[in-house]
Amino acid sequence: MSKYYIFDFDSTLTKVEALDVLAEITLANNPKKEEIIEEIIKITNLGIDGEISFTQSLERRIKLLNAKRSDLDVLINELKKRVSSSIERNKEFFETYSDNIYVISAGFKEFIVPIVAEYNVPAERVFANTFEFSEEGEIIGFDRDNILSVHNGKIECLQNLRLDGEIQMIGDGYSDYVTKEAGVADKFFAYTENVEREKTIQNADYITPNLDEFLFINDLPRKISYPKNRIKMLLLENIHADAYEKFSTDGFTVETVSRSLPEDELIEKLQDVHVLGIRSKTQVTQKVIENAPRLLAVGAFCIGTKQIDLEACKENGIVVFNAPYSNTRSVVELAIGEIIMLMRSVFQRSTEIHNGEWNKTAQGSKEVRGKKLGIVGYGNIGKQLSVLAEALGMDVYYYDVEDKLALGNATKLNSLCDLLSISDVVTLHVDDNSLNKNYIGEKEISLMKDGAHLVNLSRGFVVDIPALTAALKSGKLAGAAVDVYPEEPRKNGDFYTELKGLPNVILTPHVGGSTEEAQRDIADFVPGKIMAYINSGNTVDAVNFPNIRLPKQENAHRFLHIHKNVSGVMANINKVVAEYGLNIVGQYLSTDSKVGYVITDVDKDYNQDVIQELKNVTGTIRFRVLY
Ligand SMILES: O=C(O)CC[C@@H](O)C(=O)O
Repeated sequence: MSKYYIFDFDSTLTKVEALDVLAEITLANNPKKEEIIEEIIKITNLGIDGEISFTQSLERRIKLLNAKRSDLDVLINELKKRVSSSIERNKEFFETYSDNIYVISAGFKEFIVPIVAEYNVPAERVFANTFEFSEEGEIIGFDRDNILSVHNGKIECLQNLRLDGEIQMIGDGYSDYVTKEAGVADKFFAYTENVEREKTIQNADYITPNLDEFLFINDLPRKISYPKNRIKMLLLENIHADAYEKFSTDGFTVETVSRSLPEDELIEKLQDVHVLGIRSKTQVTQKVIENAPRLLAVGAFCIGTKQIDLEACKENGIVVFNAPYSNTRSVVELAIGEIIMLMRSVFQRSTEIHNGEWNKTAQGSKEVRGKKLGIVGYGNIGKQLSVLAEALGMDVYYYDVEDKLALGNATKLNSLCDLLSISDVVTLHVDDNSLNKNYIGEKEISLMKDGAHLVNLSRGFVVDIPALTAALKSGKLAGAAVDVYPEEPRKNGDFYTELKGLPNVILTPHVGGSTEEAQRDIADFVPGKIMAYINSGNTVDAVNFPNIRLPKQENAHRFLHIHKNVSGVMANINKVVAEYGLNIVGQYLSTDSKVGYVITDVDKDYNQDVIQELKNVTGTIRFRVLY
């Protein structure tokens, strides 16, 4: 049986309501523009939702529009730029199924015909209203004999067409779903790429967030083999809203949870999740990984990745990304601020006043100028701090396990011991490697100068807290700033540390990187990497995976194959590809000691059975087809 695909125009084929755009054009210089546009939108929606008769809505809007024939050219150019994204990328469907596609709209042929002509829909398959013009070329009305100018006109229009086959109606509003109710359409697809109307959704057989999904469920030719709305992302721990925005704008389905989840809850939630976004609190353990059947990628929206079992991820073909730079400036600024606050005992003086005490004194209060700053860990944060601290007049020394080039006039020291014994302030910027546990303990503190200060904005387990507490109590150290703790709560609420109540100790709840700027930057960086992987297979900057930067590929299918790095896998992949007569237009391979990641771009058409064969290649961990 033939199938007919009947498309609505406004807010379905295009992102907008054309008459709203026409209003923007004609009212450009009208001082009452905003008011009139608001009124037009209100009238449009009343019509779409069936609250007022369609003829009424049309009449009222045309009057308010005050448009001329020449405005229509501008409108057409504008609409060409605002075709719905998924319609635009699936031109092939419109070309192949041209004879079965109709556009039935209560809009106007004058602008619909030129737009859909580019999608191979000829004027004779466009059913819509036509304008009435005055001799001077002003739009003064519309053809009232046209069935589409009256309420429920689409029903009669479809009836008159007498199409013999299954009729699928795709649209976003009332006039579309009533065709199914009236029995003239067999299925109604609520198209929600541009607007989501409650009544439309309630009356739909299917909700289709874009054309990709429509083509997928109907197994029709499409640009994207697996619609993005079927790819589910779960963002935990209050990740900045921009990340949600980015992913959903690209078509993914996104859920957010403001806290981190314990193991069991996380596993339960992950059952249908493809991408997980976390910050520092969520533990992505081996058990989590092994029980997340669909997980393709994990995004750490922070620097640290210690909370993720990277090896387990790799062995299960899950690619991990992080944000190694985005919050570094924020950490540096806090470190600088705290160094000054500590050396001036500012928090102590402030607390005294809060407690009703005036204690004006210069004792133990020092300038940072000329003091020795010892930076432990000269990475992205340590280096920036080095430059800023020098600008404040500090003498900067650093120690790193790697051989790092000194910036400015900083002095490299060859041992931690040298650095501890020379510094007035020691600041820790080591990574989250578990070998750094209790890196600064009783012995190291004893090597520090009497009256020195310690700053820890790295990881809680790096400092032995009882040893630090003792040193502060005894006066060995004059103060400390601590942002990170060996045990941190999963969500905001009660918290206890031995350091509580000690004078000249600044305590903050792991907020070194928590600035609006850093979180926004992370929410730009990490989704960018994740989408580059999901959409095209790129693993550039992946933390646990062979890195590959892939060229863009047009008119080809891309097979992503993650396998155990054992001999013979590549040969077997290529054997299958050859057996199915596929022409490889590009192949890229990167391996590390455990996994191999091979991307094969093949010519357009291929027998679907090849996919199963490739999945069956011994050693395969994951296989995915893109476009
Ligand atoms: O924002 C966080 O949760 C952690 C920030 C910081 O520790 C990091 O790893 O970047």
